[in-house]
Amino acid sequence: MAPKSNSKVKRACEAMQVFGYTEEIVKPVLRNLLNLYNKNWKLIEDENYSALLESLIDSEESKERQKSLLEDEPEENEPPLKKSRFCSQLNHSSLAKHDPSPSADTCTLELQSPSKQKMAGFTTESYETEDVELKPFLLKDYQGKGKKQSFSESSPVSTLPNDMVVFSGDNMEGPCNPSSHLTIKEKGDTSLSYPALVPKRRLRFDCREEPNVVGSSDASNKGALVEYDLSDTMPLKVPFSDNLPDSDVPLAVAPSDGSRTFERQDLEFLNSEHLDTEGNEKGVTSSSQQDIASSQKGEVKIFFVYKPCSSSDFRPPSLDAVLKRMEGKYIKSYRISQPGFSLLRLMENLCECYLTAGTKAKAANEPLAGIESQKQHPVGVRYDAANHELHFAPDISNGSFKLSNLIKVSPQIPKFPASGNRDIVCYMVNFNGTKIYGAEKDKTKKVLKLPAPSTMNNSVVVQKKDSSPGLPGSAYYFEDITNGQEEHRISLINEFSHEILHVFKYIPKNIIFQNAYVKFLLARISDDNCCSHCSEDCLSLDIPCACAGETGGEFAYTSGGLLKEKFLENCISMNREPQKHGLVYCQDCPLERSKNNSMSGVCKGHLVRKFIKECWHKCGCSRGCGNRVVQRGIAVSLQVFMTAHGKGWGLRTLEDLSRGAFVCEYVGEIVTNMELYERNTQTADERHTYPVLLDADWGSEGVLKDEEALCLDATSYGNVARFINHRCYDANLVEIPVEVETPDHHYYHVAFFTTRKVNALEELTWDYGIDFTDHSHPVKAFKCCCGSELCRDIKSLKRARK
Ligand SMILES: C[S@@+](CC[C@H](N)C(=O)[O-])C[C@H]1O[C@@H](n2cnc3c(N)ncnc32)[C@H](O)[C@@H]1O
Repeated sequence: MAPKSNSKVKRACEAMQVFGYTEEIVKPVLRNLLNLYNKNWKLIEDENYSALLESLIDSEESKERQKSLLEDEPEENEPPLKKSRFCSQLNHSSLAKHDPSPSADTCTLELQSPSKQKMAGFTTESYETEDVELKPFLLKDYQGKGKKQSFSESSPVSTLPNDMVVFSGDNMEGPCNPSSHLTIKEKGDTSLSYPALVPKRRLRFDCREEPNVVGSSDASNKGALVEYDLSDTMPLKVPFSDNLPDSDVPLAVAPSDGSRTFERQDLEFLNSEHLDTEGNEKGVTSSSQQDIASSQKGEVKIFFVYKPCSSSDFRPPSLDAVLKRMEGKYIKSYRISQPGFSLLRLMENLCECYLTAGTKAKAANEPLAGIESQKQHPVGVRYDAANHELHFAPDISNGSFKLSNLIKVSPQIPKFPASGNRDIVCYMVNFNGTKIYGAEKDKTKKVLKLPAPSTMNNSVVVQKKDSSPGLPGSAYYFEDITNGQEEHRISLINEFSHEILHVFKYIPKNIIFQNAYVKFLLARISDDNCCSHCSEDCLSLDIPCACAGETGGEFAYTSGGLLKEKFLENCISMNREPQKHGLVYCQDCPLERSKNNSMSGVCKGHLVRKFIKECWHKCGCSRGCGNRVVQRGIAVSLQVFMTAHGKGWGLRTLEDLSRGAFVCEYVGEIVTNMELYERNTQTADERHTYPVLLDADWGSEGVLKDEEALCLDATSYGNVARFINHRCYDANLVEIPVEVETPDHHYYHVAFFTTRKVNALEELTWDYGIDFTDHSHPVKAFKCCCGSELCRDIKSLKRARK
């Protein structure tokens, strides 16, 4: 067995060598860890020796701290800080003074550091454990690796937070549940309570030299050494004494309006004795607060608060130095390889999250004033048809809609079916959940029909300011139809009718259905087709690189990410006045071929469109290059809404958009025209269809094979663009073909850009380019309700004039 374990040691040392730790440093730490983990190599080898690496880092830090402790050895009779802190927690007068020889009446827990400095209670330091035989200490209701350890009621307790607890021996390692209790007892006395938590530290009880430790009836537990790994815990409500070591600098999150969100007593030196009448810390100068990060508008801040007067040698370090130290540690221990990793950014994000979560939490506790506030407080509803039960989640704004969080409200479901045959499409729960409404849709149907579970999962109801007829003060609302797949959430709202969203699968990128021939081959991208020698941002080059070739040697985008005027103007004109630009006619049109069962029909002509070509993987520029816009995805705030004038769902912007701004790409299944035609004939009664032909370059080639004549169908799989309605002639969006992955123009991206400045809440529209008299067009003919003065649907115009 020995050689096997030797080779394990060797491998561990080699793994640590990468991080600059020599064998001499690694071995003692490894020995400790083996002791601690009861020689369980798996725990040490897991995640590429991360436990070992962390121990090494801790050990280094601990050595440094001990060094400075030794230099600062306290006076003989001076009570050690940690001891008195512990004692004040226990409210145990006999511990108020340090007594090196504990009696039967005194607290029985002792700490032993390598410096042999005795301190009763606990420490937030990490201590060497070399040559110590570790034994399990007692834990009440401790659950480790599925095993439950119970101890007698007589065991005194101390609460631990939801945390990791590392014990040696007897299967005692694993997560500790929030109600786990540490069993520590004063001899002959009652329970002790000291849930002292300090983040990212180890807490260790050393009872080796204490005869009075009562852990269990088993005397062998006397003198045990117990270690808690308190990583990632927050400082909790602990009545700390003011004898806090100066190095314990708590981190606090607070709204910057001055009202602190943490409870002051939670921070040891901010408890009442330390506050003056105005609630400020007594004797704490302004220098005791050091800002770290804040939310964008400064509503929430993270800062260090320290006690400048408590130690003469504590000098607040520069924030840079602290961050550098932390970043170094984190990059090492968590193997963060992202070059741009920034702890500061992480903190800023933390502030933003704090703000968002706080805002939502507040909204959840307030009665609804109107739709605005409700938007931040969507209610999740789920109907269990089998049991005729209704469940709701009071707030799913954080995106979680777990069944376990739902509240069952079945007794309150009204008896809808009693008054006739109704089709309940959605239940609605008002804000406080006391009233529930059923929305009815089709009274002719006999079955109680509910939306498909995938629709119901995050279907929610919001209260409106003005109630609309039929829907008592409510609207149908989805928090995010993308299911988190886009950078920004895209909500959906219906304030006008009972219509709910038909099931479709949201996909952020095109996917091939079956027969379409789409191949992204790096080998097909020639040097003329990419800019492998570029770096950073191609738009900043004096002479545009090869990627501008497609657009006549000039990039299509401005440095501000908008389309250049000339290019945009040309694309708009091509859409509005196709005759001016001339159509090309296929010898053997794939579109006609698909309609006529492989027999060629007469081509109706296709526009030869201008392509944008974006830089891609083979290019040398960065992801932030200005010639990469569409591939970065949706960057504006959008909402799907029920239109008022019979067009069904539509898409609107929630922010002002400049002319030439990219909105979104049309995403769907990549299908051949044959496949599309088959689909359309099979689903003839579908009200809405969502195909877009990829015919921008059909004219430039000879006869296209079926698998090369493609289109995008967003009927079952699609993104938000499937909700963009048609407007004749003066639509505010224009579609432009974009080449990204392949120079082969059979497949390309269809991107929408604004044709003019669009105001927030305006509907976004696009001219489908359909001929309303052509009933064989893939987009099924509809009565146009675009409302444009230039509407091409003559019948619609006539209807409107009547
Ligand atoms: C791509 S979808 C647009 C989203 C669709 N309104 C919905 O509710 O899902 C195209 C369908 O929307 C409807 N539509 C789009 N523009 C319209 C318009 N101007 N007038 C009437 N219906 C329109 C037609 O039924 C068309 O087939």
